[in-house]
Amino acid sequence: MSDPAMIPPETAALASDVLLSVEGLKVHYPVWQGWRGKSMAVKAVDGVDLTLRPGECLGLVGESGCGKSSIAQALLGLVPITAGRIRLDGHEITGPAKVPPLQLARSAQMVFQDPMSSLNPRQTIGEILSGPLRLHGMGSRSERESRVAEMLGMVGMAPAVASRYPHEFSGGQRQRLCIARALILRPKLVICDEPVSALDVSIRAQIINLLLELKVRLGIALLLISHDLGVVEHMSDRIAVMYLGRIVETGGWRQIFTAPSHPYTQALISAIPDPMHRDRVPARLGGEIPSALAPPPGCAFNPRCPLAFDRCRAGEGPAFTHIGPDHQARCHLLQAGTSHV
Ligand SMILES: Nc1ncnc2c1ncn2[C@@H]1O[C@H](COP(=O)(O)OP(=O)(O)OP(=O)(O)O)[C@@H](O)[C@H]1O
Repeated sequence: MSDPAMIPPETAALASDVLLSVEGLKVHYPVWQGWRGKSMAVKAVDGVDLTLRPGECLGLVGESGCGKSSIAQALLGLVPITAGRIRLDGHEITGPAKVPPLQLARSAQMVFQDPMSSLNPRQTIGEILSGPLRLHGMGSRSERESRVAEMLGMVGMAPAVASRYPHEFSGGQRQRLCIARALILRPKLVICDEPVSALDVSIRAQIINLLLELKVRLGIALLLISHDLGVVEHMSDRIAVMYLGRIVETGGWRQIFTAPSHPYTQALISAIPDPMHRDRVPARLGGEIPSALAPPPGCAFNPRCPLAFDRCRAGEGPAFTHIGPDHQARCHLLQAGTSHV
């Protein structure tokens, strides 16, 4: 079921300003367990609502296995969705009226974590970048060449690199080329899945700044998936915090980083090393994220939450509570009006 609380009134009023809307998304992977071949489902994404406005960067954070990549793959039509509705740029991505994959590729593209394995080693950079243009029947040969040269310039590479091969470039340069390939069709949404985590620390800032510059210059929206909260803080306008297949808190970056409301978000934020507050004691996040095969009843975070009480351990789990404009979290303590921040 979609949670209407996730789309705040101010967003609903600006419905035409919404580039991406995700309602009640579920991605369950069937798996077979045991000697009897019992069928079960990994509930990787279990009822997620999200909105993304044109030109905005939404950071999607959460521990490994919470379902971030499954959302990204569902948005690109790469995994079958179990339930829910996705609309991108006025087109349905789910259901019988969904747009064909080729058309979807013009609206949404992805930048992957590993630039080493994302580029075909047998093709020249020119062939790699012009491939999507050819596939979509766009422009004459010379128009495609000039689009490739223009795109290379935008990512800080010389047009002459078009005749070279991927192995001739460093990791950072390859990620620039991957970004150029993702942008060559001028999509409105680019999903960046850990775009800098495979790169040397020294060049991460360059790639982050390049993405931010292109976001502004081309007006693209970014869905940024990252474990690195420093990267998320630097790049995101809004942040969605995910835990075991669900969004537990969304808000502007300032709200999330300075006044997190969910105990899970508080634990994540307090674990960021802060040289200004060396004496700060990070909130302890004990244990590991539970299995998505058998999520705990009630609030999925309750087995690790230092503030959990009886109500947190039963039922469907808390609905969203509005904390402020465009800021909401799922926690019974907020519903009870108890301040724990
Ligand atoms: N094809 C699949 N079949 C079965 N289970 C899967 C499949 N893909 C992912 N999962 C499971 O779904 C859950 C969510 O995985 P997902 O990769 O979406 O999480 P994530 O937050 O992106 O993790 P990471 O940050 O490590 O990439 C995990 O429990 C994972 O093991």
